[in-house]
Amino acid sequence: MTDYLTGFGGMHETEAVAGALPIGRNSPQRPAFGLYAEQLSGSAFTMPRSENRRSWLYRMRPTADHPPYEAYRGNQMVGAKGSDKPLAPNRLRWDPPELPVGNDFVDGLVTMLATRDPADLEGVALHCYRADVSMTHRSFMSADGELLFLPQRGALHLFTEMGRLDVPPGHIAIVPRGVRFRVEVPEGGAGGYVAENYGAPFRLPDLGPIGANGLANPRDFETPAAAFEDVEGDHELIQKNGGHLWAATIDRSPLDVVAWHGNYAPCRYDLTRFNTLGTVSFDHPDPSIFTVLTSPSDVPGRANADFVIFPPRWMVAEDTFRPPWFHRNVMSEAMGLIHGEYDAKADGFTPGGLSLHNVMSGHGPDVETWRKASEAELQPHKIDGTLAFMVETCWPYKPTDFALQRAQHDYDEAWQGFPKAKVPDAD
Ligand SMILES: O=C(O)Cc1cc(O)ccc1O
Ligand SMILES: [Fe+2]
Repeated sequence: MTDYLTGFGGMHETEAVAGALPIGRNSPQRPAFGLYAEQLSGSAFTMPRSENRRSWLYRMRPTADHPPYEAYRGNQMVGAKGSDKPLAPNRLRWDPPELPVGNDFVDGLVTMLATRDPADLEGVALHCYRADVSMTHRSFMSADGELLFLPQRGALHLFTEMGRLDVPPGHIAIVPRGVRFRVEVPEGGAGGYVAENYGAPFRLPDLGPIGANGLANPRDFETPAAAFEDVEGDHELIQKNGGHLWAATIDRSPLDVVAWHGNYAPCRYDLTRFNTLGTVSFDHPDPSIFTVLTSPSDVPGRANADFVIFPPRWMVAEDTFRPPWFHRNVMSEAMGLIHGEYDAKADGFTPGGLSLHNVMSGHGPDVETWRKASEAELQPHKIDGTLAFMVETCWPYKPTDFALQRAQHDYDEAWQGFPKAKVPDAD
C-alpha cells in the first residue's frame, strides 16, 4: 500500500500508527510507545527559513545504534571520480551500458559521469543501474548527495525510512541525502539512471515572466505517508560517503520510522504532468524552458545541476528550424532517453543510452535530422511517444574509466557530411 501527501517541499506530518506523533513539540521527554525522536537535518540549522530543511523522525531504535562501518566488499563500480587521464574535448555517446546480471540495486549501480568531489558540497554524478532482484535485508543511503531516480525499464518500489514510493518509468523520485531505502524491482528486473546531486537540494525553478503556474506544478509532487517495517535479524546498512561504499550490519531493519514531520522527505513526480511550454511564433526558447528541477550554485542563474526533460509537445514554430539548433554551451550537458526518439538525433541515441556534450563542444542535430528539418514543409506537428532528459551542470563532467571504455567509436560521424554553404563572392 502506498499513500501520498501532495506538494513540493511542504511541511508534512504523518503517522503510520495513531498517536505516534508528538503534538506541539519535537522531542518530548517520553515519546509515544517508547519511540526515539531523531532530527534529520538536510540543511545547516541556521539556513534562511526558505532554504531550511529538516524532519523529525519517530523510530523504534535510534540510527545511532550501529557498529563501525567497514569498506563495502561488493560493488566497486560506484565512485566520485572520473578517469584520471586527460579528457579530450570529444562528444561522447553510449549505447545502453551492459551492466552485470543478477544484482540488486546496490550491486547493479555503476557511475558513468562524475563532477567535483562530494566534500565540495557541489557537483553532480550520473549513475546507471541494472537491478534484477529486490534488495532484502539490506538498505542503501548516500551521505554524499540527494538521489534523483529516473527509471527507464521496470517500475521501482522504494521503501524509504519515510514511506513507500512506486516509481514507474516516466516518473522520477527524489530521495534526500541521508535517507535510507531499499529498492524492490518487479519480475524481469529494472534499469535506468540515477543523478546524485552533491549541491543545494533540487527545487522548482523560478518562473519569472511565465507567471505563477506552469512547468512542474508543486501540487503534483507526492511524498509518501509514513510506513515502517518491524523486522528483527541481520540487516546490512550500505552507505556512500566520500565517493566510497561502506557497510555495517545491524540487528533490525532501519526502516522503522513510525511517524515523521517536516519538509525533508522523499517525493515522486509523474513527468506526464509537466506543463510543457514553448514558442507559439518562431524559434524555440533555450531548453531551460523545460527545467523540471534545479540545484542552484553560488553564482546567480548558474546551475549546479538543472534537470530538464524533452517531453511530447506540439511544434508550431513558423519559418523555424525546429529541432535543437547547432550550439556550443559553457554548461556541460549529459542526456539520457527514457523512451522513444530524441528530436535531435535520427540514429544512435537509444532508450537507456547516454550522451555527453561537455563544455563548449559543438553539437546539435545530426546530418539526417538537419536535412529533414530544413526541407520539411512546416505544419503543426506533435512530437509524441518520447521522453529524453538532460542533467546540465556548470562543472565539466568526467566519464569514468568504465564509461570511456564503452563509448561509441563513431559518434563524430553524426555530424559528418554537411554540405558547404554557397556564399556569393563579396563585391
Ligand atoms: O543538446 C541538446 O540536444 C539539448 C538542447 C536542446 C535544445 O533545443 C537547445 C539546446 C540544447 O542543449
Ligand atoms: Fe545541447
